[in-house]
Amino acid sequence: MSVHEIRHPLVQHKIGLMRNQKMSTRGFRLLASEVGNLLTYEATKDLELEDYEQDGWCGPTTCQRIRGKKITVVPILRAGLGMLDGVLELIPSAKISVVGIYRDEETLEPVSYFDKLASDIDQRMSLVVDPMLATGGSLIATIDLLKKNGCDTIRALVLVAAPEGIKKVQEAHPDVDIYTASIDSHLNEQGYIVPGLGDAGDKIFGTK
Ligand SMILES: O=P(O)(O)OC[C@H]1O[C@H](OP(=O)(O)OP(=O)(O)O)[C@H](O)[C@@H]1O
Ligand SMILES: O=c1cc[nH]c(=O)[nH]1
Ligand SMILES: [Mg+2]
Repeated sequence: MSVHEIRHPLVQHKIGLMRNQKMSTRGFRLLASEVGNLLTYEATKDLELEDYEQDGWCGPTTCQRIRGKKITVVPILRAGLGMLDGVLELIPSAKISVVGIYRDEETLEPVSYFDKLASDIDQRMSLVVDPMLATGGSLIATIDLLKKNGCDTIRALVLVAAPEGIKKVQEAHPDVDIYTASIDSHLNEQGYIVPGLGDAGDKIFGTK
């Protein structure tokens, strides 16, 4: 597995804005979608292409299109929904496989409460989206579910990742690549990423 920290200036600028404690709900939501969009661009840059012929304005023209597996986007509820629009802007015909997981505040263990996966998920590449990779529990539980349903090509897009969570995901699922805007310093005693973004779900939904 490899971890890709996207150091592109637009990504770094936007993630910096998201860290401002005074950022509005509207602004945070917009930025989560925009960084999701830029991470999608990076995470799809090695997709295979094939040549095909079509009639262009001056006659037959050789063009290229994406070949191979189609994509399903997998937002982890709730906060993953904040990245979804940005991802779909680039992959508008992707199917969406929704996974509902929250992290128990005391134990930090993932609690699953919903899932509705694309029926042909075993034929697709999954792009899992969630702003935060903290202990890694939620992402590991999601990947476990996807693999149980036959999906064998999985990439994860997270806005911010903690080194502790990356290590756990790497150990559990060495075949899964992670794309992130920032590998942050560490987790605090409550399992929050430092410096992080705070509670991404609450910021996106305006619930605090
Ligand atoms: O890596 P972990 O330690 O599992 O933590 C990360 C998870 O925590 C947050 O979700 P949360 O439980 O706050 O749910 P929400 O999106 O509904 O707010 C976040 O969006 C991740 O899903
Ligand atoms: O820092 C963190 C960790 C888990 N969930 C969040 O929303 N933020
Ligand atoms: Mg939350």
